[in-house]
Amino acid sequence: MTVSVVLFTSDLRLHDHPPLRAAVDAADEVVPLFVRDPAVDRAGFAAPNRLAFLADCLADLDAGLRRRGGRLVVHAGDTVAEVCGVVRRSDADEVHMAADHSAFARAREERLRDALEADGRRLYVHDAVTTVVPPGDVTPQGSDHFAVFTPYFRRWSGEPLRSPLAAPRAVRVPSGLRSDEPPSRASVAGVSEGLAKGGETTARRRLGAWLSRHADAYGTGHDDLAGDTTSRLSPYLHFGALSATEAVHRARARGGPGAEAFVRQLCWRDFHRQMLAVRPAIATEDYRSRHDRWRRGAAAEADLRAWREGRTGYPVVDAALRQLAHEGWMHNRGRLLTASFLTKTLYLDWREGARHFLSLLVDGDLANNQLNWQWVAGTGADSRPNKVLNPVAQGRRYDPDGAYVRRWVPELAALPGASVHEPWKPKDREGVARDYPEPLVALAEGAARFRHGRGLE
Ligand SMILES: Cc1cc2nc3c(=O)[nH]c(=O)nc-3n(C[C@H](O)[C@H](O)[C@H](O)COP(=O)(O)OP(=O)(O)OC[C@H]3O[C@@H](n4cnc5c(N)ncnc54)[C@H](O)[C@@H]3O)c2cc1C
Repeated sequence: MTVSVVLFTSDLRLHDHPPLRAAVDAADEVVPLFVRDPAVDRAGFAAPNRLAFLADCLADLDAGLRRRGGRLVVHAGDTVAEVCGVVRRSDADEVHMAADHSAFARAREERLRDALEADGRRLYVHDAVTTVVPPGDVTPQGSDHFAVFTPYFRRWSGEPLRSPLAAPRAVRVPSGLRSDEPPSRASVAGVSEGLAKGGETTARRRLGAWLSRHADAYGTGHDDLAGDTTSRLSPYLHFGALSATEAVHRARARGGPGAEAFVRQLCWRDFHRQMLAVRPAIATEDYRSRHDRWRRGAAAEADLRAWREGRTGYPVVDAALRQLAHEGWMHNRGRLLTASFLTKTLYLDWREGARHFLSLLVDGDLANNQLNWQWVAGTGADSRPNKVLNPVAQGRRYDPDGAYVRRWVPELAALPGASVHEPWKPKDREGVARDYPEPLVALAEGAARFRHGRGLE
């Protein structure tokens, strides 16, 4: 009887899973293993919303395996020690896992390979599981990564795409293997009230429903804050409950400008990963320093606190930050304008905003979060680093009826239409609840402070 192990990490699914397929093909029995490694938490993973979503994903994975005659084996501890223990106890010959490209993941992979080889076993690492195009597969002449999105997207689009794999029909798991209790959502404290349900089943249903209902209008409707018709697939992609490769295939099969625009967005994931893979330091350091002199001190701290709480006095900024607190997710337009407001209007360090996002976002991801923050702050790959988004104009444009603001900022619910974006205008603040704050800073003053701090004048 031959045995192989599949180590699940950020790929919590059964469909389109090359390591699982290889393990099933290679051996009579397979151990589907997930390790809850405290080092992953220490590396910044352990936010309640992500832990709760992870619990859902693991429960769904286990249920899917059970329907195929198997089960998920869960261990808590150091990944390398736990995998080696399972390999020895099940006398497995090989371990299959997905490639991941963060510094943490690469170090883990190396340690695991060394430990397994020392024991006469083999580690197989499968590419294009967590990304569509693996980092480093396409590079521009003379550099190890693309620093500009459009040429990257052109090359990425021309890369051959593997066909998605069906989920295995049956998975035979050796008997007698011990498993720890998988984490449960109910045991996680501090979860956002409106957090989405995790798991592959929900992810696949959501992809299908979104492609048939909203894909066609995505090109024009993706910035509509109140309409809220983007796919909301980011957490499922982050945990690998959905394969990005399969999403690309299905969107291309659907066709049309909306589906094409969606594929372009999926490419951003790979773009950021190929940057972080070769420049791991940019998770915390400027990709391109602008020699900022970010504000510090008591007033800066107070502004940061007001921003986190969604009490800046700029309604659309506050609405988006309250959506984040309530759902553990924020619309992309909200992310752009709240990040611009923090870094350019309040002139506070992007790392502070990125930290707050990571503490709440269910899709919170080192590459996507830090590099999007850098993009908005102007220290990243954006070619217009000093562009400032005006929160009033943004509100009027992307929430023209004010419905998004009224949904999240009840203090302004009595203000009609787009007037909600300028609550300082009604005489005697009529219709504005007394505890809604005045703007933290006038926009012109904020802009001047930013230009001065960045040495633009
Ligand atoms: C400051 C800031 C921080 C962000 N932090 C994260 C993060 O931690 N994790 C994360 O997944 N996304 C992040 N994003 C990107 C983007 O906002 C979300 O991916 C998107 O809002 C998720 O919603 P959706 O699934 O409905 O997206 P859709 O519009 O339906 O897009 C489909 C998919 O494409 C990918 N995608 C779309 N836009 C981007 C982008 N700009 N960068 C990378 N991938 C993208 C996502 O996987 C998304 O699920 C951030 C953006 C900004 C401006």
